[in-house]
Amino acid sequence: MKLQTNASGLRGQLKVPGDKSISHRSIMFGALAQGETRVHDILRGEDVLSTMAVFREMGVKIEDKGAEVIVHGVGFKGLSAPKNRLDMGNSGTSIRLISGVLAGQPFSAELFGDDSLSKRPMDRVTIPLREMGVSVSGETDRDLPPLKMTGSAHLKPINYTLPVASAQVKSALIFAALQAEGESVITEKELTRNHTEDMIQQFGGQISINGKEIRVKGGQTFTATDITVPGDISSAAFFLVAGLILPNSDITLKNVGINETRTGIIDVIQAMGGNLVISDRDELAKSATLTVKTSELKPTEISGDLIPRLIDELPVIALLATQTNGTTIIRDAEELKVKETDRIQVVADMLNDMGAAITPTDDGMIIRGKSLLTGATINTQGDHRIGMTAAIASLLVKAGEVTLERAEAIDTSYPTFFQDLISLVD
Ligand SMILES: O=C(O)C1=C[C@@H](OP(=O)(O)O)[C@@H](O)[C@H](O)C1
Ligand SMILES: C=C(OP(=O)(O)O)C(=O)O
Repeated sequence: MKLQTNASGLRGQLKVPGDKSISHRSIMFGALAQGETRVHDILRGEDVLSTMAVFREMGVKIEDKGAEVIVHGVGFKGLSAPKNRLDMGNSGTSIRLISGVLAGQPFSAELFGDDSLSKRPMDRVTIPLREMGVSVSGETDRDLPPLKMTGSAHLKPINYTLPVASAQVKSALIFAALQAEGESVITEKELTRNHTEDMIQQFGGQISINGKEIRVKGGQTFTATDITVPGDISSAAFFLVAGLILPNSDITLKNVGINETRTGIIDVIQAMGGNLVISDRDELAKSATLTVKTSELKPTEISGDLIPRLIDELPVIALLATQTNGTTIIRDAEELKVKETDRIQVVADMLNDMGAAITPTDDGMIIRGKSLLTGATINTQGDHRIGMTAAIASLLVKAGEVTLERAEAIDTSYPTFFQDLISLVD
């Protein structure tokens, strides 16, 4: 498709779709609880639809009523053995978290996904799950999907320090620990998104958190509840960046999730001197309204414990950095290499093809500012965040056309992205 170039500015208000991480987990906890869970404002992106399809395949009734999705919970003991292979689509969150759920189930299953997912390492979950007594194997020494696994009705608790900063691995181990015979201790490398921990409490379960150390007892039961999913800050990120770097812009994003484990992009915008106002804070729902306006931006360094708090936003933050008045450095972000694509290389190549000056490094990028962007042909390579970053970058292009190939990848996390973007064009 041809992307819009040379926009005179973006103005107006928007409510971005529901948070992807919370949407996945609301289906999972809803299925594992007793009773009916009603989920409002769920994201209907393809990744979440994959999670819904997988739980339906294991006998869970999930009704989409439009205004709400109703999950008829069956409890940890009520899942049934799937008749077909479990299709995780493009979703790392689905395959890793559901591996943890299946760890304690007394049946066998095969978990597979698309070409991109089939290249992503699953050894980060299979190694600790084997320690707990799960029988699981994948392809190559990194346990790439498809994964064949047989859970254990007598899972051993685990005491495990994560070698990578990953909410997916942490969450998989929490789901397994909830089914183990005793208490598990899981220690994080860095603090990562804590939606799983929050949701255990919302569904009436218990978890003890002390800094990076998490303790979970097995044999718990959950009670159904109502969940309202806040807007996804990872989706809002595209419009935050657009509003800051395009001339004559003023964008207000309502009801954005601002859980502190996800707000690294706000810290970066503030460090760059961007004009960002946070209002209507709802402490209970962990949401707020975010307003951005065209800004003069200065460079910053993005590294250390900030990285997990903005990991999915780094492609569009790289674009933001191309418009500052200096050199921005991103370090400690080697996890970007094992996302839907190698996001260090693919982001650098894409933006450099459009005239940016980015040097990819082993664990990040060096990004020189004040780049004038020009036309190019970009291929998402099946990565939604590459496609949306390209669409925002193209708005800055004065000369030439931008063509986006495999744009349908964007449906993974934001099926209404282009409608929302058009609604803000002056
Ligand atoms: O737990 C989650 O919902 C997610 C965790 C992150 O992955 P990692 O755990 O691999 O860092 C993130 O990139 C992904 O989009 C969603
Ligand atoms: C990395 C992502 O998702 P997942 O790991 O669930 O595929 C993402 O949404 O950017």
